[in-house]
Amino acid sequence: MESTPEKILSDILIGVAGANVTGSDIVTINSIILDSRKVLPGSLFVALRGTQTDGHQYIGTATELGATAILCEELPEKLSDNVTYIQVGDSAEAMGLIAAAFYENPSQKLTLVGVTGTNGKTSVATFLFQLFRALGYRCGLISTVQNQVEDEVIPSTHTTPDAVALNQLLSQMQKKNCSHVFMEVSSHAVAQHRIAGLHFAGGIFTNITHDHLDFHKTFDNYIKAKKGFFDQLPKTAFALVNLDDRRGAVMVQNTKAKVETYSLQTLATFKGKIISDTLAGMHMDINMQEVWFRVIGRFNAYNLLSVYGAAVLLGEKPESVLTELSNLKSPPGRFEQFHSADNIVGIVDYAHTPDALENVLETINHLRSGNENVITVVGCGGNRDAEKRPKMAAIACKYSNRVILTSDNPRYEDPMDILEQMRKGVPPLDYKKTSVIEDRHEAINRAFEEANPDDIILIAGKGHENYQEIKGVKHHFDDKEVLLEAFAKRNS
Ligand SMILES: CC(=O)N[C@H]1[C@@H](OP(=O)(O)OP(=O)(O)OC[C@H]2O[C@@H](n3ccc(=O)[nH]c3=O)[C@H](O)[C@@H]2O)O[C@H](CO)[C@@H](O)[C@@H]1O[C@H](C)C(=O)N[C@@H](C)C(=O)N[C@H](CCC(=O)O)C(=O)O
Ligand SMILES: Nc1ncnc2c1ncn2[C@@H]1O[C@H](COP(=O)(O)OP(=O)(O)OP(=O)(O)O)[C@@H](O)[C@H]1O
Ligand SMILES: N[C@H](CCC[C@H](N)C(=O)O)C(=O)O
Ligand SMILES: [Mg+2]
Repeated sequence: MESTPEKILSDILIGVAGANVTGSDIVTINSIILDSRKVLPGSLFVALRGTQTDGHQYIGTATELGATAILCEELPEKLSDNVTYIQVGDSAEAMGLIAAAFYENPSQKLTLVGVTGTNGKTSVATFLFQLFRALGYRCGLISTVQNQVEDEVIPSTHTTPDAVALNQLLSQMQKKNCSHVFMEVSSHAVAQHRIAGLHFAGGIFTNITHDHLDFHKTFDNYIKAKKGFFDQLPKTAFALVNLDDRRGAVMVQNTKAKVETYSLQTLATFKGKIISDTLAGMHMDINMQEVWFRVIGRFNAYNLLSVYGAAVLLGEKPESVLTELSNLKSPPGRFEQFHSADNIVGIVDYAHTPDALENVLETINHLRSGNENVITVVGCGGNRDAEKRPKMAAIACKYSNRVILTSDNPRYEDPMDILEQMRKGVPPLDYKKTSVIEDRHEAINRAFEEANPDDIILIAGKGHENYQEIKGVKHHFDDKEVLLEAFAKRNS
């Protein structure tokens, strides 16, 4: 366990402009806490305006539990003696700066690269982590699947943790002598200033398509959030953008960082071309060098190209980068392939947006040799962007011979309501090939019962997840496990 750091309040407030301090700033702070229920004596409690409630309501509780200081946008009516109040314009932004200072700015002592975009963040960050380890560096990873300090796995709760957890993780990585850290930067993280105060050596943009409009409300706001990451990069950093995405140029419109580009279609700093792509591997040309990859699919050609670009921009030799890259495997639940004894191909993939599903199904259709059927099992998560539901069902129908709509993580919604919304996207001509089976276990089994040798079954949406979240409880569920069970049944 890490020893608890302690800091004098005035020392961690240095970077926060315009803070109005009531009370002494020469007090000791032993932790920064965002949830009043977790406050301990000596904490600095941060009152954040959230999506469900307003942290300002809990300032009284935090004080009763012994908070030494309160960071807030609005002072409570009654101030307590012996508590210091720091009033700022934006608590979340100030918290980022304070959290970085509390952990002694670990990001400044590391080479930190952030990856943003609707799809591909986990893939790119994980490839970079694997690549740099293979090149001999000690590395850290912050991602949806898991966080990692070299071999040590730290379970992740978010794609990008809150500013306090994030700086604590970075500090742990720096203390364990990591030189490089690769992290995902979600749009929520930018909008909520989880990355405020971090020093990045580089930023990568993968792509932007439809997602998270439940949170950002409009596509414009969503674009702005992603762009916010590039706006905050320093002059010393690189900003590596996908030129084939319509919004690539917008992302770096106002960045101070050095803009570099990658593309499969046009001239760019890092230019790639797919020579061949089969279930066995992908053959590409990257900046006039031919290379074989174990990882397949056009979307992965983009991921690999951005990883190559970032590594070269970080000063690595192109030849060594390509050699190591060619050996990498996909991260868990990203186009993971399994073959049954009677040659059914099962693919578990985390496609949970219309664009990702389309990419994956296009890849599958491109790889199939002709007569085999493609059977897709897919659902949509509850309490998330509802607009993607009919779209994902329509895409599943467009590219599959058979579609089984099922439940994903219903969270607090009724799974049958979600399925009804998905069903609205099924074109009437495709009704016959589509079934709705709410129970995901049963849905996957049905796909295998119906499959013939050589058929391809795609199980989409949950990838690496080993749970199904229903009304706040995570029940064990693993697509891969169910798939392997179904294979075993066929073989017995
Ligand atoms: C929508 C969203 O981003 N929510 C995050 C947000 O919570 P919130 O704004 O809803 O918080 P709230 O419940 O309204 O509470 C407001 C404040 O009051 C505090 N509070 C609340 C109750 C109380 O008794 N005392 C108290 O102090 C809360 O701790 C909070 O600070 O701030 C919380 C603390 O940092 C996060 O845990 C929470 O993530 C939730 C669990 C979540 O599901 N987030 C997802 C959508 C998310 O962030 N996803 C992205 C990836 C998306 C992608 O690219 O695919 C991610 O980076 O993981
Ligand atoms: N570059 C890409 N472009 C489009 N789709 C992609 C790309 N890379 C991966 N995908 C698809 O998107 C899915 C999710 O990939 P990945 O986990 O890397 O994305 P992510 O951005 O980390 O997602 P999240 O927002 O959940 O963190 C994959 O399983 C695959 O279907
Ligand atoms: N980071 C994404 C993951 C979605 C995964 C999917 N299985 C779902 O539950 O919707 C989110 O939180 O929206
Ligand atoms: Mg991710």
